[in-house]
Amino acid sequence: MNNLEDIGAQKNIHINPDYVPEPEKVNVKKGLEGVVIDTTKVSKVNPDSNSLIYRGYPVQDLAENCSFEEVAYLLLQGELPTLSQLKSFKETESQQRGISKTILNTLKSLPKETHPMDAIRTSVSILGCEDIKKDSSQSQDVNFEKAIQILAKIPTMVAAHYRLRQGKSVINPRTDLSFAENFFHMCFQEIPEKEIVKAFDVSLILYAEHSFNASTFTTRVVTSTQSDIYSATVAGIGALKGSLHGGANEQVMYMMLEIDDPNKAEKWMNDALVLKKKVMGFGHRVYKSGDSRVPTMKKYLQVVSDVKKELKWIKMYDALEKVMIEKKNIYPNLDFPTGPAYFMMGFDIDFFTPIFVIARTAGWSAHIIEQHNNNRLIRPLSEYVGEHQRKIIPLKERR
Ligand SMILES: CC(=O)SCCNC(=O)CCNC(=O)[C@H](O)C(C)(C)COP(=O)(O)OP(=O)(O)OC[C@H]1O[C@@H](n2cnc3c(N)ncnc32)[C@H](O)[C@@H]1OP(=O)(O)O
Ligand SMILES: O=C([O-])CC(=O)C(=O)O
Repeated sequence: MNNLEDIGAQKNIHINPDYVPEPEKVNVKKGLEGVVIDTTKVSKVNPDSNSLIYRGYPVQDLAENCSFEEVAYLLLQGELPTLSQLKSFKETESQQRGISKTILNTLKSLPKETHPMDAIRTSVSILGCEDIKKDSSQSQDVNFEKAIQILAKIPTMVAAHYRLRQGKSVINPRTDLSFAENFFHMCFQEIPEKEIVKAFDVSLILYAEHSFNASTFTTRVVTSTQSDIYSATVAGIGALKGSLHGGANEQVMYMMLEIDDPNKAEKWMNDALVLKKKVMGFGHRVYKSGDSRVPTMKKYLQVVSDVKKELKWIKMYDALEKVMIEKKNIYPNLDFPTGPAYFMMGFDIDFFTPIFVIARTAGWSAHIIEQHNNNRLIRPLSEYVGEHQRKIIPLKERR
């Protein structure tokens, strides 16, 4: 049976082969721009006041007054921790920093040129197979425990891949160090000046959460099918990797290295704009007059520049920003200051986006828990613009 009338008769439905549907009158929201798809209590990005709050607290205040651990707790639990809650959260997190032999051996066996984002995505996927809880209830408490485990282990995976790729031995995590200090320890076997650790911690706080951005939305879509936290996190990593999202912090540094000299930055930017190039680290879907997080990160970029006695990148930053604002009224986003900051801290460029993952895991998990607690399958519509209904030409007759 290969003709539409026969199929229609068989199924007792009417299929008219000559039917040509009326063009649909729909208002397509390309890129979901401006579409509000759900409520959230996790954070609010307010482009009018150029502000960002996590659970009601301005992100600038959190960056200046809290540690990343406190902010992760806030995002996951809804309140800033008391002293004893923080102590217990830090103990639980630090004790779970170790990763399995299976993950280590997998990292060792990956092709040399594997991008760290692919390595981390694969590692989290294995973590899902190893899930010790074996509790698929998706209850808030179970997912909170799993979220801490993911938060604790991702930096170890990133650092292990970092060392292995350089042909160095893997350094075990330490439980007596803060989240930020331990990451430096695992990557470099030493902890830098306290100003550098603070700048890194601030970057993690600023990167931790940003409402329904592409990767967080991805984690919510996966969660909405009643899938698990590991699958959602793996999907989030995939979405963050792209250069229009988290991948931009790497591209910013490649661009700065290409420009090389702050005195060449103005001409480079003018040429790029003439050629209508997308300049990485500029622009944002929600903010139109600057990213709320940039002034804080720029301040800490200056701190890092001062400690490292390296002013080249911040001078280049200023020159590029000046032309972009004057010519296009487009402002830097958070990936613009973090790129050179991470570079001066000594990280390989392709590890910048994995650092973003380390931080954003907190926000993703908060959204995954929120989505589970008040779920409805996310399933939008599309406007069909393909071929109209057609008859199948038998294989032998097709040209
Ligand atoms: C932490 C984060 O993930 S922040 C985002 C990180 N991503 C980047 O830095 C990549 C560079 N930036 C971009 O590509 C965009 O600004 C995005 C993806 C962030 C936002 O994209 P959209 O909201 O879809 O904006 P869109 O791409 O439509 O830009 C609107 C206009 O501004 C221009 N524009 C926006 N960003 C840039 C940029 N970085 N360089 C040059 N022009 C730009 C566009 O060319 C377009 O101009 P036109 O109207 O003359 O065609
Ligand atoms: O909000 C966005 O679209 C992207 C962003 O800045 C983030 O995820 O931090």
